[in-house]
Amino acid sequence: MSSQKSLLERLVSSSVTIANAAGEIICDVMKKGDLGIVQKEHLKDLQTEADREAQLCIVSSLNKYFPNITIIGEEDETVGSTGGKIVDISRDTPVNITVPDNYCNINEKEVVVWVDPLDGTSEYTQGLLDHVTVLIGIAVNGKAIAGVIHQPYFNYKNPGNKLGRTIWGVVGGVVGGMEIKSPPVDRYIVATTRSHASSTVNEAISSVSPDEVLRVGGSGHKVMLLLEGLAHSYVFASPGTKKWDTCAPQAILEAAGGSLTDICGEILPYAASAPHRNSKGVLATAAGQDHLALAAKIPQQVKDNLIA
Ligand SMILES: Nc1ncnc2c1ncn2[C@@H]1O[C@H](COP(=O)(O)O)[C@@H](O)[C@H]1OP(=O)(O)O
Ligand SMILES: [Mg+2]
Ligand SMILES: [Mg+2]
Ligand SMILES: [Mg+2]
Repeated sequence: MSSQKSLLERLVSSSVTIANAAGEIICDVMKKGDLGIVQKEHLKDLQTEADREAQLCIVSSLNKYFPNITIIGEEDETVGSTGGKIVDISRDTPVNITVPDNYCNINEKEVVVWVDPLDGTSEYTQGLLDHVTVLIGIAVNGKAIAGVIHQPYFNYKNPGNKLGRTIWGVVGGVVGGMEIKSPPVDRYIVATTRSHASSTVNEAISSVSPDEVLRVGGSGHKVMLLLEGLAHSYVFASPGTKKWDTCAPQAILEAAGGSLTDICGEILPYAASAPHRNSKGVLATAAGQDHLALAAKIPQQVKDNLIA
């Protein structure tokens, strides 16, 4: 490890602070009560004032402090984004980050940051606030190498405890902001979508013979369940998610010893030129689970449906 702060260390640390600020925006919009909902590509694809304002803040702030990185955000991909409130990155106590030696000399031009300012928008509009996360994923050479997941409403059902928390991790380093737990050994729990189910999604879940299925919103939230030991796998045999949904969760899950791929078990590409859509679905497993054995259980016709 080098004693001087590397670009990746500064980027992850800044992203933690910026994600915290985005979470405050999300809570403020909810408090005001006017969510400003608009429909995007289809009935279940919504955007709120919180998605817009949080993205503007994240992208403007990252652009200001790291002007040569490539940023791809979910909301209005063309936005040059300098108009948002710039977060003071010295406002929070810096977090401890372990960066492996092979990531110590990355330069800004190699970095692609995938931003989902509010993952779980449907659930946010329905008051399922603990499904909401802010996702900032960092990729180099097409690989998800680091990420930040902020849960603005963590603990909101336990008033008196600190509201919100932020998790960060670098692949090959460690995960900070939470204690990683193992799922139970006597039963098999699968997490999947609550708002984008289909017969193919359900067929894939049946094929892995779960004892329990948790139907919850958000990619960030489902990966958090794996990190907390509340589920063994996240199975989503549908093309709905995009690279900003999976980049940060994948990096943190891999840092914790887990895996996230498409439903066939193949790696997801995160270069700036990669397709945004995860057309072959998502399969994620907690540390200690046999990821490829799980991928092999998904029926071929389910995989073929997605590839077609
Ligand atoms: N069909 C879809 N259209 C748009 N976004 C989708 C779709 N399916 C999944 N997503 C995105 O992936 C996340 C995880 O999906 P699910 O909750 O269904 O498991 C959703 O919260 C949503 O992200 P977002 O809320 O950021 O728009
Ligand atoms: Mg969305
Ligand atoms: Mg999302
Ligand atoms: Mg989103």
